[in-house]
Amino acid sequence: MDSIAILGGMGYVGLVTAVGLADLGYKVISADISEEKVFLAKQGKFLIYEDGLEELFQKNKERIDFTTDIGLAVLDSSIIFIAVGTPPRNDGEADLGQIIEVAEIIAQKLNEYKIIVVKSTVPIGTFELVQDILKGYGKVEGKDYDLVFNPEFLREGAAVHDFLHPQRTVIGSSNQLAARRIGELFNTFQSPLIYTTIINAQMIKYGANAFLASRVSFVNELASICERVGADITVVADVMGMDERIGRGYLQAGIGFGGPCLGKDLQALVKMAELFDYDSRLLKGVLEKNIQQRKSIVRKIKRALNNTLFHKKVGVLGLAFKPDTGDVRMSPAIDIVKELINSGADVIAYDPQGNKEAGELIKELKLSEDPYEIARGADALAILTGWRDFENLDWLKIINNMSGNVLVDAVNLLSPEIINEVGFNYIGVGR
Ligand SMILES: NC(=O)c1ccc[n+]([C@@H]2O[C@H](COP(=O)([O-])OP(=O)(O)OC[C@H]3O[C@@H](n4cnc5c(N)ncnc54)[C@H](O)[C@@H]3O)[C@@H](O)[C@H]2O)c1
Ligand SMILES: O=c1ccn([C@@H]2O[C@H](COP(=O)(O)OP(=O)(O)O[C@H]3O[C@H](CO)[C@@H](O)[C@H](O)[C@H]3O)[C@@H](O)[C@H]2O)c(=O)[nH]1
Repeated sequence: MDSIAILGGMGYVGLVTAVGLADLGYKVISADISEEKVFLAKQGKFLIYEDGLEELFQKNKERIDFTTDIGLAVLDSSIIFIAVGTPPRNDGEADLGQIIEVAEIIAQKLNEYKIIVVKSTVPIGTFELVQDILKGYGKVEGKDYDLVFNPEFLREGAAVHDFLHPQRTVIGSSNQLAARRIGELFNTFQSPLIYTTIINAQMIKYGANAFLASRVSFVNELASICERVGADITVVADVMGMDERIGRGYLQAGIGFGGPCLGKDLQALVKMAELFDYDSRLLKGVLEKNIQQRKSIVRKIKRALNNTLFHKKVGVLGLAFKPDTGDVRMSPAIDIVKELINSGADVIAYDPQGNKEAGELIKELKLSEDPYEIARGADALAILTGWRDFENLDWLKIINNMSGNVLVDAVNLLSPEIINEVGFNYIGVGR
């Protein structure tokens, strides 16, 4: 049986892939440069929060090893998955630094034929870069290694579920045999297994994320129009979504898309298009609308506080980029909180999972572990992440603790009727 190395094995994708492949019965070695994450993982502790991850790990732990020795993981495996980060550079292009680092180690340590599977989201040209690195160490494609692209479609917060129940598995490769061997790893899944070229697989991944992002900006554009004409976007989107050709998914208006993927991948796609001489004005508009959406939330809070944020006390509920995750990377909430603080507001925030990470990003941010505490003396409250638990807060107790009555619900979580009845001045998005 194949033994599998996962490089970047402590990240969201790497760890879920490691635990998921172990659950499929494979022996996995999860290798990561982060000593802290590996040290904790060896004790069964993970820095990321994913529903069902710890249970799945406990069930399969005898098949998973953790190490910081990337070279050893390469030597000990027949299939190497690369799941390192591809964060955005300042100009929006994908930073391939981590990919290059692991490709160098693979090239140095490759001792027999292995299949190298890239799971990270990587732009056109990346596979040529990896081939060049391997060639530089005398490694010959087809003899010493083959390359496969197996893009990942999991969502944070539902990562374990999405790994175990994919809607499709995409395998891109120029080598049929290598592609089939990777496809076989996943052949117990009921969903379609798609074999295609690496370039098609790359465009499938970027296309999927760009489409999801476009839907979100589209519904936020409609919400802006709804606000002005006096319509309710939640009703409009519900009924639009009844058309099977449209569907209801990704039509939740609010704060805009965030997180480490949609914005980053959309920017990378726009840049990639430019490199191939195409100016994608449509996709640039999607990004622009998303930035405007964050700004519009700050404007709503300011307007409700007589047009000034200076010395106003604002309580913030939610910092993660979406509910069910503690991830605050590229979270709209983080940008909004920074803008509030820069405008002189006194901000105190609570997130059920994201407090620690947010505190590392914004040093001057006051945090509380108690949602009622952040309301004390507040002129306004802002809901910036749609955690379901917030719906069940005692809103009467909250308003009684506040000095003002403004509630900006940037994610359209609450019912305006119920909240206004409690005495709030409820302000949502597009309603
Ligand atoms: N997060 C998601 O929901 C998601 C979903 C689908 C695809 N992706 C893509 O998957 C890739 C990984 O994303 P992520 O969110 O898991 O990133 P992440 O930042 O959570 O994880 C990356 C891991 O790689 C490790 N690493 C960095 N350099 C390394 C090196 N030289 N050797 C070994 N390990 C190294 C880091 O310590 C980290 O643990 C990205 O390309 C991303 O676009 C992410
Ligand atoms: O109707 C919606 C749906 C989503 N969002 C926001 O859009 C962002 C992305 O949400 P989601 O897609 O659930 O999160 P991710 O975990 O970033 O997953 C996306 O990015 C991953 C990384 O590439 C892909 O693997 C997934 O398929 C893709 O859904 C979040 O800020 C959401 O709050 C909205 O504002 N309105």
